[in-house]
Amino acid sequence: MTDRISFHLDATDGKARTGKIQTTRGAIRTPAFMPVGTAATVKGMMPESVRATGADILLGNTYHLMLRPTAERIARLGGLHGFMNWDGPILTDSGGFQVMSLGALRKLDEDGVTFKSHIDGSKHRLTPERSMEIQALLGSDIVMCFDECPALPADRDRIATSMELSMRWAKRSKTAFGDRPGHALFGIQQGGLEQDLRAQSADALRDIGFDGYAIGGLAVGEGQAAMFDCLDYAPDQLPVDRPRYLMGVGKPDDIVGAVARGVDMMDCVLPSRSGRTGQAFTRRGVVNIRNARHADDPRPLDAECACPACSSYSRAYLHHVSRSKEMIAGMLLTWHNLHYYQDLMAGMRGAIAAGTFDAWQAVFHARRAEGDV
Ligand SMILES: CNc1nc2cc(C(=O)NN)ccc2[nH]1
Ligand SMILES: [Zn+2]
Repeated sequence: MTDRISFHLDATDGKARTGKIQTTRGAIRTPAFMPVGTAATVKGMMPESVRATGADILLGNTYHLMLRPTAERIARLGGLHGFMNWDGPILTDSGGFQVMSLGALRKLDEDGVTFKSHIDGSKHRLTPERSMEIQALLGSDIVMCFDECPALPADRDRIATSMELSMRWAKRSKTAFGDRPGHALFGIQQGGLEQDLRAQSADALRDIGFDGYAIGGLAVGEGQAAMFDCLDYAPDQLPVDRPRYLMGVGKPDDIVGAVARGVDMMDCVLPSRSGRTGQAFTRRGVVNIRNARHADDPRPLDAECACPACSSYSRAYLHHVSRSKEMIAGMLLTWHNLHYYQDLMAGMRGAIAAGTFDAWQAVFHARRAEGDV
């Protein structure tokens, strides 16, 4: 057990790194993928099933939980871990990104954001201080600074102004967070696709001092090539001895490319959300199980996968229950996707530790066919 968050690098291979983040609720093996538990649940999954996929840490969304059931109610009930029956580490985002993507009638000013709930239209306000209070009420192990993530495309001036505001909010977040042994606060780098603005942001965050550093403002429509161009320099702008967390990423090949560029943590709704729509990620590429071609196929989704969907069910069955919109379809496909994502992370951790990451990447890419497999 430890009363501080700490990060230990075990090995590197090129720019890729593998290590562990020690938290009071257990270790996080990096590179790590965090399933998204938006409204205190990873949709379609029991917590013990999420654990069985190999996940060490979950992500919770401040925006959703502050609206329903509210952070105060979760605090009165003992905090998010007990509430959702997850005893491992939880990272919560600050609400900043989702207010801008989900909130209605938003009004942004120097102090914070006022918005209306997308659920019932009620009026709410988020500031760095309120975001820290909410994440503390939830009992989050890793807290994210409250920042602004500008929608792309945006001109350089807009991105610079937004980044500078986010750096002022990062300072206020750190002040409001205070000194909370056993809890971590991560800063978030902004600056769009501008290398100099990202450097300014990284330097500002380093001067304030954080337990970890996120790369924000990506996966917002720029495309994989532009994201990788940014990741060719952004991780190296951040302190080498702290975790680097790329927010909102991504498809399997996005994740592999990000790890190859030095990213340690990622989160994305894709594996769970697409599982509910019948899209499965496999070692050979994407399977859209609702496609008629799978109706009579007795094979598993992925013959090399040990998850319940691949161990006990045929593509024909998954096709049937997905087409029929049976609950078990979303459950099994989500379980498979999250299991596959964790297998990817475990494979990369092992390859980096063995110094064979280049060969691992070559096999990863060689096996992926285009289109529905
Ligand atoms: C799905 N793409 C995606 N990009 C994100 C960026 C941020 C961010 O910059 N927060 N401050 C957060 C979540 C994101 N999700
Ligand atoms: Zn599977």
